[in-house]
Amino acid sequence: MAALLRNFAGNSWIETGRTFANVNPVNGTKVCDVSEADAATVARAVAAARRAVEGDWGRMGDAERAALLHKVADRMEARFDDFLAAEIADTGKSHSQARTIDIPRGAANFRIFADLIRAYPNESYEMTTPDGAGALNYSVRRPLGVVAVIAPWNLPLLLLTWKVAPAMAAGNAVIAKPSEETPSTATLLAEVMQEVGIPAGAFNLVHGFGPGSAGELLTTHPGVDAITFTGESRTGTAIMKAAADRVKPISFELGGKNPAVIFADCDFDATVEGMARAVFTNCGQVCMCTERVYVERPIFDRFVRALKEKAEALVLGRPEDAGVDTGPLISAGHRDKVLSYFRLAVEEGATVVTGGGTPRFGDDRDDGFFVQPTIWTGLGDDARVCREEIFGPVCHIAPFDSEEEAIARANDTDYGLCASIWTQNLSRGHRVARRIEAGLVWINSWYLRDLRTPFGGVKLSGIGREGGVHSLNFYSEPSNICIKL
Ligand SMILES: NC(=O)c1ccc[n+]([C@@H]2O[C@H](COP(=O)([O-])OP(=O)(O)OC[C@H]3O[C@@H](n4cnc5c(N)ncnc54)[C@H](O)[C@@H]3O)[C@@H](O)[C@H]2O)c1
Ligand SMILES: O=C/C=C/C=C(\O)C(=O)O
Repeated sequence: MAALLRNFAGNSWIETGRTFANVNPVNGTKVCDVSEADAATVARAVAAARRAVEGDWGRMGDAERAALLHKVADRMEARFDDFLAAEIADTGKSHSQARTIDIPRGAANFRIFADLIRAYPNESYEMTTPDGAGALNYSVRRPLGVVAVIAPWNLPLLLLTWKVAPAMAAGNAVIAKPSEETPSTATLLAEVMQEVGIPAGAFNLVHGFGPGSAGELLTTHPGVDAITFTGESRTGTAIMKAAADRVKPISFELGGKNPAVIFADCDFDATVEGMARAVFTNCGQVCMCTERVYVERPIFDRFVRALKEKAEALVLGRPEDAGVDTGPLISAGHRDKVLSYFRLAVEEGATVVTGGGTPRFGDDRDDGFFVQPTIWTGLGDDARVCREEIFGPVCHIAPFDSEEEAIARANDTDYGLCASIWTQNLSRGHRVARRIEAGLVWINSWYLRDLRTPFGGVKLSGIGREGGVHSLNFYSEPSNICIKL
């Protein structure tokens, strides 16, 4: 990776006077410096994006745009190892996860929306009129214009491209702002855009923080037509306020406090395996990770013992080391937040089944941001650690006695992103899933993704749905044309 990551606007690479450090969470060392976008750089990106919408990019037909987006995916695949190294350096996530999930999904996101835009239908309605001649209504779709894409650090390339790809497929020009914690793969993506000949200004990149920096400069800029954001619910509130003045369209994928409901008739071993993934994948830093586990009482003790064994068998370490399951948390700040919840759980009276602290390696990893996989039992549903999103490798497990009770407790939350239900009785699985207040419910699995399906949350977990045609619906707007015949 370059020693300094720069901003990208209108096909120019821009360095400002200010930089910030990109830190490797494995050992706290500096990966590189990053040029922080200032107001002039954001304005330059917005102007370039506007020119693209009104110019070559905006005039391009769907087929040509789709072909270019396939080239983006091809080039990402050709530079797979660069993307892999960059994502790992920024996040410390395991090689095996980045290789099988993060980087392939980056390319896949471009392919699916390139294909979908070519098959995206318009509506048409014939109507009768008093004179008997009738009228014909049909809709045409237009892009929103200049779209700001603001992304988090947990699945950096996957979540940025999940929005950039459909926005561009629908003909918008994009200004992407990756998280300040994970600027590298977004910068590679800008290089790829340039390498495959995406017209100037169709993709722009600004680096920086949220408040008082690139994030806020972008969301408050009057030239930005729409904002799509993934991140914390609190940040969603701030962005919604920024968007309110000009009633800009927003699409939000926010936090979660996701439940799992495990019935005594589940396939026990598969459930334990699935829950180990659901709780500990990416060190618990996936918005869909499970932090509340409800287990039917007859198998409660056995389940707690089995998940404890799984947690204690997880290998923490460097991304490139063979057999490593889990890397560190993203930053010292986030580690401190997660550790504060570890302390709070004890103050609230939790039984610590396993973990609850930081591991010791005896080498440079002790300067990194690792925490132990952690399981608690013994708390009521009103404990703060059972209500607030922690975003670490941790869950609380509670017993339940009836289906009604499990549904009520699963729904007793301010969030509503996802849930999983584990039972071999599929009628019950469906019956319970139907009543869970969440945008996504998995039965006997977790994070199994078909990119055509609606994706998003209810309550504090978000606004709107993306995925497949839902993304294209957000990133374009229909105009109805009515012809009196
Ligand atoms: N629902 C989902 O699909 C989904 C997916 C991934 C992560 N998340 C959530 O994201 C959170 C973790 O990510 P994070 O810590 O990077 O989130 P965050 O909200 O702190 O930051 C996300 C992005 O917003 C920017 N930002 C922060 N404040 C801003 C402001 N006032 N104006 C404009 N931009 C601003 C940041 O710089 C970053 O790029 C968790 O809550 C997690 O649940 C949700
Ligand atoms: O951390 C949140 C993960 C979100 C995942 C997706 O948006 C996806 O798989 O498309």
